[in-house]
Amino acid sequence: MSRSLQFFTPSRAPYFTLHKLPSTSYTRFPVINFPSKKHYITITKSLSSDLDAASSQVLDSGNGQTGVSGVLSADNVVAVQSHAPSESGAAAGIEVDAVTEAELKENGFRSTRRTKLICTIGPATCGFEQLEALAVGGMNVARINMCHGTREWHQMVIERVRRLNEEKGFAVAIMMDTEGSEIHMGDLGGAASVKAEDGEIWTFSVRAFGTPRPERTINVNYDGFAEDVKVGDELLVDGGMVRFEVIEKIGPDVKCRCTDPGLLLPRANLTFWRDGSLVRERNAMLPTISSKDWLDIDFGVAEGVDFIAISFVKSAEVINHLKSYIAARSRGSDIAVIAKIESIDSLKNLEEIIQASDGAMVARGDLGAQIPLEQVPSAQQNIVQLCRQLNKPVIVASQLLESMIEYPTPTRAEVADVSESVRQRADALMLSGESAMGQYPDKALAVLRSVSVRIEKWWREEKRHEAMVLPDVGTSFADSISEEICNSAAKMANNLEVDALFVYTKTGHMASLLSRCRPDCPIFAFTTTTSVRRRLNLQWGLIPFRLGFSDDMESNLNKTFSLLKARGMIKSGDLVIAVSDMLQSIQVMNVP
Ligand SMILES: Nc1ncnc2c1ncn2[C@@H]1O[C@H](COP(=O)(O)OP(=O)(O)O)[C@@H](O)[C@H]1O
Ligand SMILES: C=C(OP(=O)(O)O)C(=O)O
Ligand SMILES: [K+]
Ligand SMILES: [Mg+2]
Repeated sequence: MSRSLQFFTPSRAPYFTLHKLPSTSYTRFPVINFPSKKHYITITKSLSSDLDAASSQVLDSGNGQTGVSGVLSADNVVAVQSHAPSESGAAAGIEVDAVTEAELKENGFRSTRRTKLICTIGPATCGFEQLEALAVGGMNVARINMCHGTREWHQMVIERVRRLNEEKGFAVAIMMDTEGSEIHMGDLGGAASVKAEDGEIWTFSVRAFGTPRPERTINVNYDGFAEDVKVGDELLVDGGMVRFEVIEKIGPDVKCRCTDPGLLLPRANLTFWRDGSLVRERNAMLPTISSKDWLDIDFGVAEGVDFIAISFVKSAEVINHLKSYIAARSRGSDIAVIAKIESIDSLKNLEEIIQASDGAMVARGDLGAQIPLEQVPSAQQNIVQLCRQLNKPVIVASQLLESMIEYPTPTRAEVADVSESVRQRADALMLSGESAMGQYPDKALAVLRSVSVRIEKWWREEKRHEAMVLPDVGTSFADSISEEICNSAAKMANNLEVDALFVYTKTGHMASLLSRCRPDCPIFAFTTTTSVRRRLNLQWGLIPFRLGFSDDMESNLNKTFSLLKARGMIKSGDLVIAVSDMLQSIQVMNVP
């Protein structure tokens, strides 16, 4: 027989009634949604002594997920009161993801991984258990590439990641990556791949071919294709994995001879070259955000994804436009915009693009098809450094462990490439095909994890404090104060060899300023909202926690110490430096 829980809230008289508690046994009910935003809930009255235990597990929330969790028996009837955050000095609870917590307890916080990991989700990893295995393996962000898959599929993946977070205590953020207006082939009528042999003549055309697709024909998504290419041009598939020479144009059809044989994959990217340089004719005029991308962006906003990565960014303008578009539609739940640096134009306008964005991705796949391959490593280093200088998170992406799509161990060269990105102190590394459609997604993730941890440790042991001087980024006096505080706190943390930096930050800004300094110790970032916490997942060295806190640092610290100690995440005597964006100070102390 079900009993009812009665909720009382001062602002919405008189009662909310929830019929729950199905059995007579003890039940742990997850989160009961409360109708009013930005209210904290405390159990004020119960008819059972069990509720003392429950009241200590009351959750707070800033994003409408307000609710209460606890252990209740079916006989309980409780009154629950909601009140504004300011009144709830003791809003209990702290949220950290299950993987970090386990890692902290096991290895101590000195050896936690600082480099964040992103996995592209695809057919190899879209199952609930497969996603869980990636989360357990350290995936901080799940990426969905809108070039592939259906709307229903993307929705399913988002739903599963969310469920995983809720049910299993992970905090995996979601990144949506737009298709962009690149020129690419069609989907090969369902075939996984087709082989192009040396000397074969293939037809590339905007014509949609019927099924079965006639032999040696490829549909191209760009209407101006036949007009833009010239006989003699070189046509590169996926930046050179397969090459063709244009030999004849007949109306919409472009006949090409294969000069470098290889496998053609569905929707592979196409570029064409003339006299050794990339041809940019009318295709250079294609909008960065296509009409399909806008629909995908609307979908991402409606789903509340954490990051939107924009393909083939050419200028800061498009980023600014998108940011205002999102701001007008997403009601405060900030979505970070990541600029993918993968075209010649994006390199030309690099600084203004990064300045306008919330982060950048070195998208080496397409970048390597637009500039000579040997220029990619220096471009990567420039982008990583510039992002750090401008205080924007940066992701290194594509082909990090490409051979692991097929093989269970990486090549030595791949390990060296991953190491180099970690050594450059990029915020995050990304898997693409390795996790989307490879045979060993978990192993690939494990390689990223172990190489990151090893190189980070080596760097600390060797005391490789780089000489890079970080330029000022603050635009107001208050910002400059925060920046000075973070620079000094990070330096003190290194010199005093403290165990952790604590930062109490509402917007996440102070946390990113600390992360930018790449200190030797991990940074515990306490923030009040779930969305900020998930976003901080992308940034180097940050361990994001969600915690209700006040303007009183003394009580925040005491509360944090006792909560973390109770969970075995810190211990008495640990040396900590704390900063906050409410009180502009640096505190150094031992955990009592
Ligand atoms: N949602 C998906 N559905 C099917 N295949 C996917 C999906 N996402 C990625 N893939 C596969 O993984 C490969 C690598 O992913 P990614 O690097 O993101 O895309 P691309 O190769 O198009 O740049 C893709 O070429 C595609 O074969
Ligand atoms: C990450 C990249 O973009 P996409 O996988 O969407 O082509 C890239 O080109 O490296
Ligand atoms: K994409
Ligand atoms: Mg790309």
